[in-house]
Amino acid sequence: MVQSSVLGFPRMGVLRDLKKANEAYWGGKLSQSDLLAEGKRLRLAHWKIQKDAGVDIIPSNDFAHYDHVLDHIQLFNAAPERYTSQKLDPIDEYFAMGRGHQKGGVDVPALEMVKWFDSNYHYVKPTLQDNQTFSLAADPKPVREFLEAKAAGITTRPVLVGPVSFLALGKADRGSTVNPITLLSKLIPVYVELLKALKAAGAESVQIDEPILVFDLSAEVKAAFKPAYEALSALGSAAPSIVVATYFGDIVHNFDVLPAFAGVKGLHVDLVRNPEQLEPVLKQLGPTQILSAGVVDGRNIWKNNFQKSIELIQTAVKALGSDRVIVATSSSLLHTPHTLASEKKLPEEVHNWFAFAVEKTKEVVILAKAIADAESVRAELDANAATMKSRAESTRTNDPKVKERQAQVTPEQHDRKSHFDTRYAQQKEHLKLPLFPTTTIGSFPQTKEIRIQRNKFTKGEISAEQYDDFIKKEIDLAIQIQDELDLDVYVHGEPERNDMVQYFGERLEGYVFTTHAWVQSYGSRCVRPPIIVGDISRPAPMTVKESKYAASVSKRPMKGMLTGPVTCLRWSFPRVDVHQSVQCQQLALALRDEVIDLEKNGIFVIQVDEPALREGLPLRKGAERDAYLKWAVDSFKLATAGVEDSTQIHSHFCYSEFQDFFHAIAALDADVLSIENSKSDAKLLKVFVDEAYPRHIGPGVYDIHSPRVPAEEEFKQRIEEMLEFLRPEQLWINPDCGLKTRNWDEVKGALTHMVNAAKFFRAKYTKA
Ligand SMILES: Nc1nc2c(c(=O)[nH]1)N[C@@H](CNc1ccc(C(=O)N[C@@H](CCC(=O)N[C@@H](CCC(=O)N[C@@H](CCC(=O)O)C(=O)O)C(=O)O)C(=O)O)cc1)CN2
Ligand code: MET
Ligand SMILES: [Zn+2]
Repeated sequence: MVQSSVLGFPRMGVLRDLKKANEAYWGGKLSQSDLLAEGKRLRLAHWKIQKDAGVDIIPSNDFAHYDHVLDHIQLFNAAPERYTSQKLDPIDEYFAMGRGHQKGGVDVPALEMVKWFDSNYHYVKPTLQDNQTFSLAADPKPVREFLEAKAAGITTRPVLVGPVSFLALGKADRGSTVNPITLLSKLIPVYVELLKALKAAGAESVQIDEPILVFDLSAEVKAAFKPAYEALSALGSAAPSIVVATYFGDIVHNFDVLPAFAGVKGLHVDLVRNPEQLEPVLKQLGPTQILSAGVVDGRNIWKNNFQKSIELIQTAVKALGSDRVIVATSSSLLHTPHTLASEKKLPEEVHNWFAFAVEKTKEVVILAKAIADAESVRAELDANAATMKSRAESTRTNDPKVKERQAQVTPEQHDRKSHFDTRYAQQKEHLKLPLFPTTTIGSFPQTKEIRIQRNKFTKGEISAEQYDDFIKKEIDLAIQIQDELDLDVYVHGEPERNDMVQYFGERLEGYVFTTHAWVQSYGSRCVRPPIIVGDISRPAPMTVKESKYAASVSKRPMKGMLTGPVTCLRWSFPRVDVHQSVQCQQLALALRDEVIDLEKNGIFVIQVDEPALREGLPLRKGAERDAYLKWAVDSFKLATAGVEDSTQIHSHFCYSEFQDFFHAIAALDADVLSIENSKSDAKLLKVFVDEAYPRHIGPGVYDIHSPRVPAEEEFKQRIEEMLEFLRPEQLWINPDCGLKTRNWDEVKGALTHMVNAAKFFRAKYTKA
């Protein structure tokens, strides 16, 4: 019989319970035992949902209080000494690595956090030493949680991050030069011990995730799979059987690695992303190995197309027989919101198109039943077919006016009127900025008060007029503070925005948005991605009111603030019925109108943020990546090129790895770029010299993720370092990113020092 399986379940709970518990604990408002009890309650609730749905293979150890990779750092006793030497309770040491710790005389920064593949989830990077050792933590979490489920009468399949991925996703600590993969032989004995302990606890099977198999791998990393999996398979009946899971791409280009898995029970592949890998993968499996077919999308919220999935599963069943096929989610459901049942405000037609995590667990069960006996789920299959038809034919989906406009887009619309030199001459004249202009990235603190007022407005407890007045007062405050700080280019502070993507989604046709559909982005921070259901257009200006008001009360140039088309696309749930390039161009056209409207209303500096441009880059080199770069860059240019030469276009990127991506950023032709840089070596800026980058740049001068206020001297040093690579007339002075997660004291302190440092260099270079 075909079995059903879920690779991982979201952790936050129906009402972001985990976020609230974690934050209460960090704020000293919840005890440690209550925090741990809340984690336990959530795990049980999530197992029960899956059990009640009839899922055959339910995951455990997919839960994490902060991040699952961080869990493994602690599980392998691989926390750097600067944390272990603090002798904190395990959970406090864990949070110290995740978010830093500044309490009771302890002051350690967090470990580095980076994007999880091409998603908007962030994981904590294993940070390894030259003399790194590994051992199994006492009371290992995977065993503990397996037993916890067992005690509740639920048999689970523990999930582990695999040894090769764990190392390959890590890095050498500062001061070390170790190549992480060379540590494999030290790590494998710990996996051996862990697998034995899981077996002793009663686990019959484990899921070991090796998602790096979807990347282009170095020979060294590829070679690591064989010793690793031979050692683990050699345990035979002393260990649970192993299913190796891959997701977010295909593994065909890494087939030469597959002999390493000869001794494992089976393989999981993502057939949502890459259905074409099914046939070649089937040919590679050994005579008794099973295939876990990932057909229910773990990255999006659309109802599964049962007909398509059944075709795929039947192909597998024909080749392997039904006992060797598992119907599964494509990846963990971590990237989907908890349940559609919480959404009371979606139009009925649209509500019926979606499946969130809870609903997806039911989908894998129905699919498994459909293969065994279609008649047993006839009603579900018919309802699904009707839904697919309704969506394809919906007027919500297709807007002929949008299509017509797209057909009329010309190549010329992608280019500014003149070359940068001409533009800059006019901007200089028009904006009259000093040398080393200072600015910020857009948002100012989203205070508790702002969130409370917005919540009241959303619930109808205050009127639109009252809310508008409140927002105006917040803008007034932001401007007054920027006056005091003596910044050169102002921002309005984004107090009216819940999130930089959700806000635009709520103002565009073609989108729907949710009330409870939160998805974890990192730690306790969540986002509520808006959902693209149809062709996108802009019914009315989206930001003009706030920017115009801000400009009217400001004595310096006001920078308009928009989220770029690629970031709007990437941080939404996109449609699956048309190519992303088409959706992105629709967003670009809507933003183009907004940019032009801002200019018409007296906003002559406009920043279009594209922090997700890099994240969208296909994971492997090749044609798909080239095509992405073309349409992504074109979308940005289409959005921004409609203005006069004298209007200055800025863009912002917050990730440090811009070197491999330099050409795309340069191709945007933005007049000014602000890039996150404060945590990286200023040497990275060398690429701007090597490539003779002609336009202006503001590499972030301080880390906004930390509450720390750097001294004026630190700013000066940082700027001095930047001047080794950038021309003085090219350099802007700004923070790494927006300041929404900080408080006003921190912001005022840091920006005072930043402005003073800029003034120091201004004086120095003006005299010279
Ligand atoms: N979409 C997106 N992705 C991104 C980023 C980003 O800014 N946006 N930044 C990078 C890092 N990721 C981040 C993700 C989330 C947050 C963040 O601050 N999220 C907030 C929620 C922001 C939000 O949507 N706020 C809403 C809802 C606020 C809220 O919780 N309201 C309460 C009620 C009010 C109260 O009592 O506080 C409720 O609904 O229950 C608003 O302000 O309106 C959080 O988790 O706390 C920050 C960075 C990369 N990816
Ligand atoms: N303008 C946005 C802000 O300042 C850019 C954030 S990039 C994640 O918050
Ligand atoms: Zn940013």
